[in-house]
Amino acid sequence: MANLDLAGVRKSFGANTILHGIDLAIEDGEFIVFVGPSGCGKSTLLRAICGLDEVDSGDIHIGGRRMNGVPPAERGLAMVFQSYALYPHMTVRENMAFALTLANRPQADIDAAVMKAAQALRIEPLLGRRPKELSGGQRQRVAIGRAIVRQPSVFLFDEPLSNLDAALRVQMRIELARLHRDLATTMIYVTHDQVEAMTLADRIVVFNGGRIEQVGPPLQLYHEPDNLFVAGFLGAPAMNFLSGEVRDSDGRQAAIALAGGRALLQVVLASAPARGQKVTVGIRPEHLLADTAGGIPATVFAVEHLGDGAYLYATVAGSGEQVIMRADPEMTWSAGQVLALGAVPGRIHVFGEDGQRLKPA
Ligand SMILES: Nc1ncnc2c1ncn2[C@@H]1O[C@H](COP(=O)(O)OP(=O)(O)OP(=O)(O)O)[C@@H](O)[C@H]1O
Repeated sequence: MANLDLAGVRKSFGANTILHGIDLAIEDGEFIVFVGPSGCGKSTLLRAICGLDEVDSGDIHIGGRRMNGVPPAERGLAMVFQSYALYPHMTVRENMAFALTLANRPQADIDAAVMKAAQALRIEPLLGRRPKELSGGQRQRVAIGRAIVRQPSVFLFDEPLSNLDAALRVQMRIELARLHRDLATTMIYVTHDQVEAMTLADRIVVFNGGRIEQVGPPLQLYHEPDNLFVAGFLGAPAMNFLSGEVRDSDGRQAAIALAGGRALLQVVLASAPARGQKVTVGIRPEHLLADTAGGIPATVFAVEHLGDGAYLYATVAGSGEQVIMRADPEMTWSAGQVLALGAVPGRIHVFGEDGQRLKPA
């Protein structure tokens, strides 16, 4: 087990700077999830941590030891890839034992380590099979098992579940959470899956263009995003954004004109912007209300029924902006219906012209 400390980590490929000075401290035993749009540098940072790529500048400390220049095999890490990377000619047992065999560990120790990992992942009956005789989920378990037997101080996962079907992903996600509880080892996990990020992470790191936008516990990021990028990135469907203008402000309380001036929203902020400033108001689909006295008129143009909920797609009068609202599936909704939009109190976000969230009072 080990903590990890990244300080000013920079990495370029040719003229392209991919990582622009990453600072990140990861506690011993934490489950950290990296998210961000495609190409933002998540895998590059993972490869730098495990030593597959050297950084241009900055320091990587693992368990207090500076790892710059240390070969991957000596960093005490184990990486699990999306593509499993199992040896096809070896059995599951041989695949799992490989690193320990290479290290000339006594056979009895190897057998015990393989059996313990196989039991943790419930793959003992598969130990004699070759990878081609396994399902995708079983192969992924073997890849994780191979990482476990090495007893790494940190696990690195690069989208390990993305090749699995939806049901298997859910099962493996729950197993990974259990594994983390049992092993209590530091884990760094890259994913595009919002549910994996929200459910597995102790803290999520949101990347954008080779920089960290925000780090925090999942629900903190969801409910208190620092800026428009994080607000729009986390959550599916995404947060609705409405453009507004401050009509009146006493430095704390502000009246924001929305929907092209058809509606006035009163907010109380720690520091409200001055009259005339442009702002963006953010409201999540599940926090919009359909029938609010004095609400903003919006016309439904599409309805999606999901069984456990419904999504209404509506156009806001005055501005033509489109919003998505999560609605009660027991009620009747139809295209052409006019809503009076409001929001759950305390769930309205206001962002300034620079995209930063304005803290509520
Ligand atoms: N070996 C390399 N040589 C040149 N460019 C590279 C190399 N590896 C990565 N890149 C570039 O670095 C950028 C970041 O890639 P990276 O794989 O880290 O992104 P990512 O956030 O993991 O993306 P994804 O979510 O799609 O996996 C991309 O523009 C990619 O093309």
